[in-house]
Amino acid sequence: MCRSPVHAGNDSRGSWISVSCQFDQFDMALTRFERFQAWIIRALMRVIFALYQLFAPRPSDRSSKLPPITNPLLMVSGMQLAQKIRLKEVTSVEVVQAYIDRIQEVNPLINAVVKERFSAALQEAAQVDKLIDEEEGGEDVLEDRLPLLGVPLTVKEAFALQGMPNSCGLVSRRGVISSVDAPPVSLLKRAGAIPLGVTNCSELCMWFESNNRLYGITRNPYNTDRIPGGSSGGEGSILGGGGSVIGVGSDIGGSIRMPAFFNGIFGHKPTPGIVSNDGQYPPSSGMHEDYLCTGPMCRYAEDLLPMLRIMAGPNAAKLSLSSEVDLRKLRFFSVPHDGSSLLVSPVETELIQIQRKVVEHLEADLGVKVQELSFPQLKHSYQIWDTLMALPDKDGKPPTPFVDFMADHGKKVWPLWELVKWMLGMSSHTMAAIGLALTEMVQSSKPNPFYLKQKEDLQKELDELLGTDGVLLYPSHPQIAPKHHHPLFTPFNFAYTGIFNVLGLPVTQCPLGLSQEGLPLGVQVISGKLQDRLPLATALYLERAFGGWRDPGSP
Ligand SMILES: CCCCCCCC/C=C\CCCCCCCC(N)=O
Repeated sequence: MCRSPVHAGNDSRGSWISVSCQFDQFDMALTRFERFQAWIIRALMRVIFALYQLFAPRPSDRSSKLPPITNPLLMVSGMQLAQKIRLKEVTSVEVVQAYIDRIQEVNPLINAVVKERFSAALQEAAQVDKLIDEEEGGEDVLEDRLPLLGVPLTVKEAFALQGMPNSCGLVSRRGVISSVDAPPVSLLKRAGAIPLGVTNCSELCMWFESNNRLYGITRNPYNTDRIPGGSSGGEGSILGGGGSVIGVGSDIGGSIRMPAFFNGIFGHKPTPGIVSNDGQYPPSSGMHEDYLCTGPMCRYAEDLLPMLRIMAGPNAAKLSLSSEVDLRKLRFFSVPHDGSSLLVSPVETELIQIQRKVVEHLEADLGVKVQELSFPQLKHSYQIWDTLMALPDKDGKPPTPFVDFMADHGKKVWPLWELVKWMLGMSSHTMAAIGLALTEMVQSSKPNPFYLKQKEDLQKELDELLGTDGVLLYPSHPQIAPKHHHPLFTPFNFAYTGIFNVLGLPVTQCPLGLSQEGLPLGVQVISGKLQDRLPLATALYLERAFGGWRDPGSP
């Protein structure tokens, strides 16, 4: 760890060069060949990108903004809606109808909800209103037993939701309908939430743009030419667009946090093992269960903690979520960027600046001292993630190859042939999935000891640093919502989120207002294992200080 103060100027990469720990022992530990490899990959990406820019269709005239939200019911949190419904200030039918109307208004523009269950939801809402009418125990009893009673919910399509498709964007899984609910979905339903439908994701949940050949591409509500992120991009987009208030996502490399960031909402990747990952496709294998996390996504910070408590079931007790958090007593740290990764884009200036504003605000308002740090291991984040993802499970069984999940009813997919088919417009897979399958072909089966050591060292340093009262700020992604398809040329940028999956740390993604172009800004807030209540409390604080989610349709 390097404690030198970091002073970023206009150019974040330039500023990093002035930090004394840039040339550390770890750079030297990379072989010339590895550095050459990284250089080649980056050069190749740039050439392909230049060609793409040359031949890609000109910016479409489809870019559009969403209409502003006019119904005040859409401007309150899920917990407030639940209270209003319990107190009979509004009926669940009215709330559910308001959300259906908004989805119908915005979904043609963003393609986020891929299958709805509106009439079933309205029937369930009517039953809720009847139950409330007949309840004699009072509001407290209902709040205790059914904290989300009557509140609409959306669910990432990769999760089983009874009666809904569960294809994970695979054409070969068209027609797979869930007969049961995934455990976290079931827990939310048992708490009274009413699912409105399922939302789009990337093919096999392994990309940060939500596009597949089954449902098509999902768009960002702040600018439909931009990506909503992935893999829970449908959730991010419909929540950001005001068509949902609470949702369910999953994250093995940033799939809750990237869509939350790009769509200006909140998302929480819990400590692993707290919320069940069962009932989602594809299932975990190898060590993936240790990195995959199911968690809440929502527009209002106050919904995060109750949702997590519900989704965790009995495991919630491990998180002491009811303990009061005094932010003044926490130790805050800020790492402005990864320290010049060879593969990852530099952090955009506006993101560096907003993170600095957070630091200044915390110091001025709470009287805390935020220490700026750098960790040399972070520039290997992608390689660390990739190495750890390939490890076998405790019984020595390696993870299921990605290409096996692409198989069509047992019919093997040959990545190179699939690439040819793709170029001829005949593949049922996305370029991202084919690219991942191709990458898998050239990956070494032996884990690189250098990256294993980097992970161990980073884990030790962060565990010691964060303890039970430390909170770390780190950029959510190096770029503000990129244009569609651009992630194909910056495939390693997800490393900013992915690193915390393999470290097993809880992270809350917090929105921080809009960029000059009107796109969401944000930051990741990280704590030690099982200390989820700290970033959740910080999220509430940052929402008050920076305004939280904004209506993308507001002028
Ligand atoms: C077409 C270019 C493909 C090149 C592939 C380069 C390798 C990149 C490796 C992995 C990308 C994974 C992105 C993970 C996104 C989030 C996953 C998640 N469910 O949390």
